Formats: sequence, C-alpha cells, structure tokens
Amino acid sequence: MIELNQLERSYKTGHTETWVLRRIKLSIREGEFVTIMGPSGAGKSSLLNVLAMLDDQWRGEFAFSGIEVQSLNRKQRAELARQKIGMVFQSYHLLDDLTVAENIDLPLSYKNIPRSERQALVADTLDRFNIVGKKDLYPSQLSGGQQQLVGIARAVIHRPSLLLADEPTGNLQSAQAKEIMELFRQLNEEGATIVQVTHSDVNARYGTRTIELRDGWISSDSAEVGAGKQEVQL
Ligand SMILES: Nc1ncnc2c1ncn2[C@@H]1O[C@H](COP(=O)(O)OP(=O)(O)OP(=O)(O)O)[C@@H](O)[C@H]1O
Repeated sequence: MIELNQLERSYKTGHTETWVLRRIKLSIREGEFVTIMGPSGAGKSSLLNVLAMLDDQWRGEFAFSGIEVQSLNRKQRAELARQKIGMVFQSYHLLDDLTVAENIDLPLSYKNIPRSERQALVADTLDRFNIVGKKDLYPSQLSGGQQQLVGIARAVIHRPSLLLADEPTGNLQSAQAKEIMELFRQLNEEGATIVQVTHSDVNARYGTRTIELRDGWISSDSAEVGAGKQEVQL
C-alpha cells in the first residue's frame, strides 16, 4: 500500500538546514498495524505528516496504492488523502462549535453522498462507537476519552484504507487509553491498515510491527529483524 524510497525532509531556518527524515525506505502492506517509535525529535510526527499528505515539502518517492504521490499537485494530493486516509490526533482536533454528530459528518461533507445516506452513516457510526447519547453535545462537554472516540469515529466514517494516529492516547488515562487501543485493534482486524506513533510500549504491543526512528533514520524495523535481515547499524 505504501512504498517510500529515499524520502528526505529538512527544515530551513535562516542559513541552517536541519534534517528530520533521512533516506527513508519503507514498505507497508495492506492490513499491517505499524508502530513508529523513537526518542523525542526523531522525526516520527514528520514521517506521519508525510504519510498523511499534510506535508509536501519532502524529496524522494512515495507511492500510495500505486499512485506516485510526488507527481501529484497539491489539490490532487489533498483529494487523495481525503478519500483514502483518516487521521487521529493526540489533542483530538475536533471543531468546538460543531456537535458530535456534525464533527463525525465532516469527512462525508467532502464526498458526493446524498443527505439521507449521510445521516444513516452518521447514525450507524454513533451507534457503533457507543456515543448515540452524546450526539448533540459539543466537544467541551465530553471527557478526553469520549472526545477521542469521536476523533476516531470521524477518522473512519468514510472507510479510509489507511488510518494514521499520532500519540492517540497521549492525553488519556490508562483505562480510556486501553479502550481506544482495543478499538484500533478491532479496526485493524476489520481490514484497516494502521500506522500509529507512540512512546508507549503497551500501545506498541497492539501493533504487528515496530519501526524505530533515530535522528531521522530508520534504526530498526521488527519486520526486517523477523525476516532475518540485519538491523541498520548507526
Ligand atoms: N515546522 C518546523 N520547523 C523547523 N523544525 C521543525 C518543524 N517541525 C519539526 N521540526 C524539527 O524536526 C525534528 C523532528 O520533529 P518531529 O515532530 O517529527 O519529532 P517527533 O519524533 O515526532 O518528536 P516528539 O516525540 O517530541 O513528538 C525536530 O528536531 C523538530 O524540532
């Protein structure tokens, strides 16, 4: 599903260029549940933002389901991301002045779906995530765990093939975090490909593969270790 080759990202501040992703070569197959770990500043969020197509200031090759992302213009990338990718954030990123139901409906509003069908999809999703009773509340009236449930519901309502999550339980108590991680596991079992960034070993164990970043380089990949290849020596 995802093929990255020689992918590089740097930030320029004044005359200095800081490299945050270095010659990334990575292949992710459909159905995988990948965890990206590594110290603070290693480039984890930067990599996730590239995968989310939120960032287009990188060099190299990125193929998504056979589509060469580097050849797309900004509008085409945004459209591809909208159709195929769902993103979950640590701080939920819900819109405060929309209700739970309206927040969940948002990704559908970008698609050409009849109103009645949209309403049915939102109702099903509220039901599935056990938040029917909260549908007319605003995000500020929910607990952190409930807000993240809404965040995930919004990320998956349009059935994206790829679900990305950046520290999705970073602001939650452990019981709420467990509930969220169980939900990711279930979504993965139902076929979603997931890439999560986390500092938590507990969360990492929900995944099927762990990739470690250090100073922008992939320093280890459990899939490669499993295949008997050498870990990259730095
Ligand atoms: N907009 C920006 N301008 C300049 N440098 C940036 C910018 N965004 C990120 N960086 C730098 O890129 C490097 C990688 O950042 P990134 O957020 O990807 O790391 P991370 O591994 O996700 O860290 P954390 O675990 O703390 O979230 C850091 O050194 C950071 O300072």
